[in-house]
Amino acid sequence: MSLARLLSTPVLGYLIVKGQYDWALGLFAASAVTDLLDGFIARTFDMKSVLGTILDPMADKALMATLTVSLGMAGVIPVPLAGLIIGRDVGLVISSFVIRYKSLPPPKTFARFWDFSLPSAEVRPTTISKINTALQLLFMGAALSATSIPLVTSLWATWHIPAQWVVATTTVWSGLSYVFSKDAVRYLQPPPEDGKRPSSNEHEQKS
Ligand SMILES: O=P(O)(O)OC[C@H](O)CO
Repeated sequence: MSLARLLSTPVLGYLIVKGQYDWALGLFAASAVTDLLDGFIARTFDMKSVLGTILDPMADKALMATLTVSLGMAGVIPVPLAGLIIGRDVGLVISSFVIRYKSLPPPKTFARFWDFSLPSAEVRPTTISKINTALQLLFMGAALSATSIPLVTSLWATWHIPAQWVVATTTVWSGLSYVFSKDAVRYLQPPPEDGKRPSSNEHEQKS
């Protein structure tokens, strides 16, 4: 299901850019329902796979980035807000590369950098970043719905400005939370060279 959501995301972006808002809204709704169903099945039947734990957040990120860029391009959401949202994500990606490089035990080679069997650090979403994700998704959903559902169009005319400020605030706040929260980044203890298990599998260090 996550793979299907991932593959449908470029189609969603294309539909928005081409002004096919009804189809885009339908696809967005299908994607949201699939995501909920996916999570429900995984929790209820304890069916979590390694692939699923990678694909699911990847599909969420791709969806959010695609919605932001395409709605910005189509003039449905303000370009400065879209830039802020994408800018925070680009900042997080660059920071994660820096953290990976700093935390990777030597030798720091290109191959080892991308070898995910060598975990070296873990980034934990902060509370405000989870709230921000939910608000951004709600904002994108409302903005898209306002293009084709008359009731939402009139409500959105009143609320879109305050909604933009709320999302801009949580976007900046969540970006800063990764910088200033002590719990956001955890450096993992490097595995011992001789294959012995470490006495505790992780500890926190100051970067
Ligand atoms: O801050 P982000 O964009 O990495 O998002 C965090 C997610 O909400 C985690 O569920």
